[in-house]
Order: sequence, then structure tokens, then C-alpha cells
Amino acid sequence: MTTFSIPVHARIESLSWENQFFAVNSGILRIKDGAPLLTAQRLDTFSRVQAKISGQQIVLLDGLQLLGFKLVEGEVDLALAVGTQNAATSVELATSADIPVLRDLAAKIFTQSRFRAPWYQPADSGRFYAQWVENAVLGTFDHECLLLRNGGAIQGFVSMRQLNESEARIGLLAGRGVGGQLMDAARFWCQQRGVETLRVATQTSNTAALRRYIQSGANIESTAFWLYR
Ligand SMILES: CC(=O)SCCNC(=O)CCNC(=O)[C@H](O)C(C)(C)COP(=O)(O)OP(=O)(O)OC[C@H]1O[C@@H](n2cnc3c(N)ncnc32)[C@H](O)[C@@H]1OP(=O)(O)O
Ligand SMILES: Cc1cn([C@H]2C[C@H](O)[C@@H](COP(=O)(O)OP(=O)(O)O[C@H]3O[C@H](C)[C@H](N)[C@H](O)[C@H]3O)O2)c(=O)[nH]c1=O
Repeated sequence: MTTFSIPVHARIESLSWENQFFAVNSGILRIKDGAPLLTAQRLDTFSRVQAKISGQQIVLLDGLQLLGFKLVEGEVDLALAVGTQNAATSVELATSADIPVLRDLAAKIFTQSRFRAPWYQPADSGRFYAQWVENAVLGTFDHECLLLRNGGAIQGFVSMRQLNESEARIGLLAGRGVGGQLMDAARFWCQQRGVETLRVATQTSNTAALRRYIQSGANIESTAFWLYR
């Protein structure tokens, strides 16, 4: 077999938040024509390098695999026109008092993740989504976390981030059997802020979430591959 290489030009940006949280030395490729040629020597300065490429960039997919990258997960990005039809549901805003229960739920329910073993420690993924939902309640990453309750118990939650005047993104969304109500809550949150486009992403393998987003009116905008070395 002939060995060959496909040149990839990229900067490697250190992932400082992740490095502190996971106690690793990781970076992410910023692929761009005109950036320096990617070599094994440059990659070796990090213990982990992530790459996110469009699902259509198959030559790049080959090039990265030749450099030792492995496919970790696929991602689908969707968008929904918020519209004006009233999407109000009986949700409430999570407060600090909800954090322990939300952390526990988030740590268990997001079973499909790119922060998985063997790339990360077995407990890292759960710890990551627990931190994510806590930060959403505190407004330090996502801006707010909405809750759906049945009696006193939390049935589901959705965290929201406003990206700019016209766009928002769902961070985390979870609640078996109440996905539709959570999407309505997210749409209502957008309507209250005059946001026109609601974005959401999930793993290619998460068919239940993909079905939910499409049934709630979202369309697929793009797909991507996550690779790690
Ligand atoms: C932006 C993001 O956070 S993406 C991640 C989305 N969240 C998750 O994956 C968390 C776990 N899943 C859930 O909370 C919910 O299933 C949602 C929000 C994805 C969808 O909710 P709903 O639209 O109400 O659908 P529902 O929960 O009833 O699931 C639909 C079917 O998929 C099944 N299903 C859902 N998740 C899983 C899973 N992880 N593994 C196996 N089956 C599953 C359900 O059992 C159900 O099957 P059924 O119709 O035979 O009863
Ligand atoms: C909590 C928190 C996180 N960050 C950083 C850490 C990461 O670099 C990014 C988040 O990365 P993302 O690619 O969005 O992560 P996931 O692949 O896990 O997310 C997808 O799947 C989830 C289940 C969910 N559907 C999500 O919407 C998807 O994108 O942010 C940070 O800087 N500060 C923080 O507080």
C-alpha cells in the first residue's frame, strides 16, 4: 500500500476552560488556508487535540485520519423559526435551590457525549453536564435554565443562551416524554425577547432528540464530525 499525506493547514488553540475542568492539556484545530502546515511534531505538544469539521469535508477527514486523528462523534446542528404563534407553557425559572437536583439529573441523562471514555475519564462526561446546567442556572455560561415540574418534582429542563439580537441557542435539554413542552418553553423564551431563530445541536447518534427537534419544527442546517488525536 502506498502511504501518502494530505496537507492540512491549521492553528492549534488551547482549550483553557476544558483544560482546567478536565485537568488535561488539550487544544482544538482552527483550520484555515494560510495557517501553518499541521505536523505530528506540532500536534505532539498537546496530549489531546480536537477537530470539528463539516460533514462535507471528506478530504479533510482523510487528511486528519492520516495524521492520527480518530472519529469520536457526529453532530447535527438544527434551526427553528420561532414565529409568533403563542408557545406559552407552564415553565418556571430554575434557582440556586434547584442546582443539586439538576446537577444529578444532568450527570445521568446525557449518555451520548464526545467527552466520553477512553478520551476522557469515565465520570468526566456526567460531571461536565452537571457543571453546564449549574452554570446555566447561575447565568455564567448559558443565560437561563427553564424547568418543567410535576407537583414538586422536576420533569425536564432546558437551558437557553441568547447569541445576538435575533438568535438564541438551546444548551441542554432533557426530559423523557416532555421534549415537546420543553421546545415550546424554549420558543416562548425566544418570543419574549424578540429572538427569531432558535438553534440546537445534538449528537448524530441521538435519534430521540433529532426526532423531537424536527417534530417541533426545526430543520437540519449542517452536520459535523468530531475527531480527536
Ligand atoms: C441540546 C441537547 O441537549 S441534545 C440532548 C437531548 N437530551 C437527551 O438526550 C436526554 C435524554 N432524552 C430526553 O430527555 C428525551 O428523550 C428527549 C428530550 C431527547 C426527547 O423527548 P420526547 O420528545 O418527549 O421523546 P421521549 O422522551 O418520549 O423519547 C422518544 C422515544 O425515544 C426513547 N429514548 C429517548 N432517549 C433514549 C435513550 N437515551 N436511549 C434509548 N431510548 C431513548 C424513549 O424511550 C421513547 O421511546 P417510546 O416512544 O418507545 O416510548
Ligand atoms: C459548561 C461550560 C462549557 N464550556 C465549554 C466547554 C466546551 O468547549 C464547550 C461546549 O462544547 P460543546 O461542543 O457544545 O459540547 P457537547 O458536544 O457536549 O454539546 C453538544 O451536546 C450536548 C448534549 C448539547 N446538546 C449541546 O447543545 C451540544 O452542543 O463550552 C465553557 O466554556 N464554559 C462552561 O461553563
